[in-house]
Amino acid sequence: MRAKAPNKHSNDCVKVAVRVRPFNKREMDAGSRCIISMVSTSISIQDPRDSQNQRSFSFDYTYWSHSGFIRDYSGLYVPEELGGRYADQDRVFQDLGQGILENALQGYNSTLLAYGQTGSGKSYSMMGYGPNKGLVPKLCDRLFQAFGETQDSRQCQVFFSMLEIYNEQVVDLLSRGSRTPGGLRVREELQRGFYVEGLRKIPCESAKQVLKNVKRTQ
Ligand SMILES: Nc1ncnc2c1ncn2[C@@H]1O[C@H](COP(=O)(O)OP(=O)(O)OP(=O)(O)O)[C@@H](O)[C@H]1O
Repeated sequence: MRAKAPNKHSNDCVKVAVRVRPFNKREMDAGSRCIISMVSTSISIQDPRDSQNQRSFSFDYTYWSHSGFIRDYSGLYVPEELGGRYADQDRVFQDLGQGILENALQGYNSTLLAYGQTGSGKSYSMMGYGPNKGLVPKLCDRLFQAFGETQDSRQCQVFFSMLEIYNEQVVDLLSRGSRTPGGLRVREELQRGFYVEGLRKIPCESAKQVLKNVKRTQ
């Protein structure tokens, strides 16, 4: 990975963020209690059986997406009150995606890496679901929008790959051969070129352009 261009979004080469997702149905049905607390860029994890046992960790960014949100008329998850602490997809993009976009437009390589156990919210943050578009589609939308708006006659090439590492196996999520749930979903979203927004299907130009214009980085 090349060093990033210096700008306000990329003083360091690597940014590390943590995001706390809402409870799923199983966790709610089980009456689970959230053991994560967040103050500024630190999180603490409390041992539920031992009040003295607490571990704290610091990150470049912390996102509280566990509570304090509503689903608006278009299906978007947004903070339930103005200035609320819920971190929505836009907020994550502003912090993590915008810098990558600016670097990519200057010709620098960038990598996004999501790490976490099954169901922890990797796909939600990277790809998103329905109208809650994640980092990758937002980045693609804005990248190709910027190309469309550029006045100069230079040609741009985009190199793009999506890989999943699962059980120490590397899977190419864009390959027709990949059969993992992640691969199938990414390909389905990109190849049909649609994101389902509410009840309507809206063509997602970025997805089509990715497939047409992208040169794979292998
Ligand atoms: N920030 C969030 N806000 C609202 N819902 C979320 C958020 N993050 C995750 N979810 C929901 O939690 C569920 C699990 O998330 P997701 O599918 O992204 O997990 P994952 O880490 O990609 O899992 P796997 O490794 O099994 O593919 C999904 O139903 C998703 O909609």
